[in-house]
Amino acid sequence: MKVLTAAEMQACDRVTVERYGVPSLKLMRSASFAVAAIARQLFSDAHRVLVLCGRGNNGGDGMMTARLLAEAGLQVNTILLGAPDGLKGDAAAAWEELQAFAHAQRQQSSIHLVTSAEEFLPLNALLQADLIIDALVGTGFQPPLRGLPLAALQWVEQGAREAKILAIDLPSGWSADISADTAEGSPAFPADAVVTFTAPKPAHVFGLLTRGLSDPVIIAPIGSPNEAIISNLGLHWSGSSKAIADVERPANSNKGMYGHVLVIGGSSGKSGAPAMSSLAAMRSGAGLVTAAVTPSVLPLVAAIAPELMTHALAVNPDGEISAGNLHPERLEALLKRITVLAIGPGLGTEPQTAEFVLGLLEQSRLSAVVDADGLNILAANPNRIAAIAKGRTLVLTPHPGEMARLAGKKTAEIEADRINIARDFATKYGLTLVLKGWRTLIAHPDGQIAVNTTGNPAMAKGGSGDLLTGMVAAMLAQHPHDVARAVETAVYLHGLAADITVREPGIGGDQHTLLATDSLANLYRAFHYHPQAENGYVWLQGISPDLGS
Ligand SMILES: NC(=O)C1=CN([C@@H]2O[C@H](COP(=O)(O)OP(=O)(O)OC[C@H]3O[C@@H](n4cnc5c(N)ncnc54)[C@H](O)[C@@H]3O)[C@@H](O)[C@H]2O)[C@@H](O)CC1
Ligand SMILES: [K+]
Repeated sequence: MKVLTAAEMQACDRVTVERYGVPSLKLMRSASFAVAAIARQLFSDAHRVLVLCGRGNNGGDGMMTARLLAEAGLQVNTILLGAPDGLKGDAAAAWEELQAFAHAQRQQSSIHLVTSAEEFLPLNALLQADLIIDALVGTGFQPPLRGLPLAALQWVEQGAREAKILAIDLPSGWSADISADTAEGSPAFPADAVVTFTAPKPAHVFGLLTRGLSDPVIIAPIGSPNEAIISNLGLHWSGSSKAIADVERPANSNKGMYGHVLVIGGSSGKSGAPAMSSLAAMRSGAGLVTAAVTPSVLPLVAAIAPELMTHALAVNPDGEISAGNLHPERLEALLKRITVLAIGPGLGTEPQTAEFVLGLLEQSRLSAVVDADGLNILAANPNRIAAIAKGRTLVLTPHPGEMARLAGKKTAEIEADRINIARDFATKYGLTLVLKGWRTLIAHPDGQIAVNTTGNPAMAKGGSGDLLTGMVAAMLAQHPHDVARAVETAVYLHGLAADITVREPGIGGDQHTLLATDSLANLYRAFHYHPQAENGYVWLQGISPDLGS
């Protein structure tokens, strides 16, 4: 699913109307239908609804939603900012319809006009609503929020304590094109859920638009054909790729069809990291997994699961992984029948170890995932990265600190320009770069970027990255010809498993208590989950109630 700028979204709507003959009023109707349906699904206890309508088409969506909810029997009070005289186009039509409906019904719902900030005060009782629908401004908003929409925000903030807030398209005050996690410089409506249409805009994938991290942000298709959804951003959402994990395995499957992952790491005192990577690779569907570690930690790593095979790496007199592992016979034994390398968990960066890792990556053309100390070794030898990346699938999974070392920049510089830095690095070397953090980016060698929307702060702990390394390797092992979707799926499922775990009662059911490996217990539920719910709405953020058990 592509991410579109506000201008591209407007172009999409225009093309849908002009080239595909869908009347714009019909688009608005579909949009409102989705908002009303989602309002009733998410806030099923709400009876009193307040709809705040601006004067553009976002307001028009609100007016139509108000009518739909009133028709469904809810008590709906609608406020229009300004006089109806100047309303144009579809918003004017929506207003006419709402007026006519209210007139005919004469029921408990009401419509109010507010033309100055003082006029909100007599309407204070309306703030006792269970649900407020924010339809003030959408993609037509130019920051910062001002005038009556700003006054409406202040009124709501000081008076509506209990109400849940559902934003149409964007919480008013958020600029659609922003690629930061906050609506910097512009006050914005709080939101407990957001419904947007057709495609996410940058704010939907990069911003934390809602009060809670797991509050829903939902994309509703409203009738634009795929051909009309065009973007030059080169940015898409990782969740769509998860479809590759939904394909049933053929009945006559054998383990050779799903690849053999070799995890390389595990120096003295670091047995946990390769063990976790191996376990995650096994739990993500790899046919076979072998952990190659130093003899000192081998028994501990092997103990993680009886299904895991192990291989003792040669060590130097100090017990460090030695360059002797590059000896042709040793190398041949190490790589026999292996299809994917996962290098780095608990590896160490001693000179001999570095020599082995660089030599291994240069001499073999196997697909490889490199993390942790493997990245630090590459960062210390930047002149060798190009040759290593050439002619193979190479996936690097740095956090911002590791990325800073790889790119020769400061961590703050990475954080300030994640998209460009990730894209430049991936295209320069022809590799896949997973830049971890809030909204992990997956930059592909062709310059396309996927943004991931699963994951939560409970994952900011040791072990998280080790699991991801194993998961990426396992997905590559199973989908060697679909590298982009394999990596995006691993990232998506990794975050989702933690999201599922942290919200449920149990030992990992809290941001503090979650351990990386707790998530593995829910990985099967992440695999079963479809971000596109049965009704066609896509859950970009939050977990739809369709979650399988
Ligand atoms: N065919 C279409 O174009 C469709 C549009 N849709 C809706 O239409 C919206 C876009 O509609 P518009 O292009 O009319 O724009 P909006 O309705 O998003 O915004 C325009 C209004 O916002 C006000 N405004 C802009 N900046 C402001 C600021 N800084 N402070 C206060 N007020 C400000 C303008 O004065 C104007 O009244 C989408 O967000 C979506 O909700 C949907 O109905 C789907 C179909
Ligand atoms: K809005």
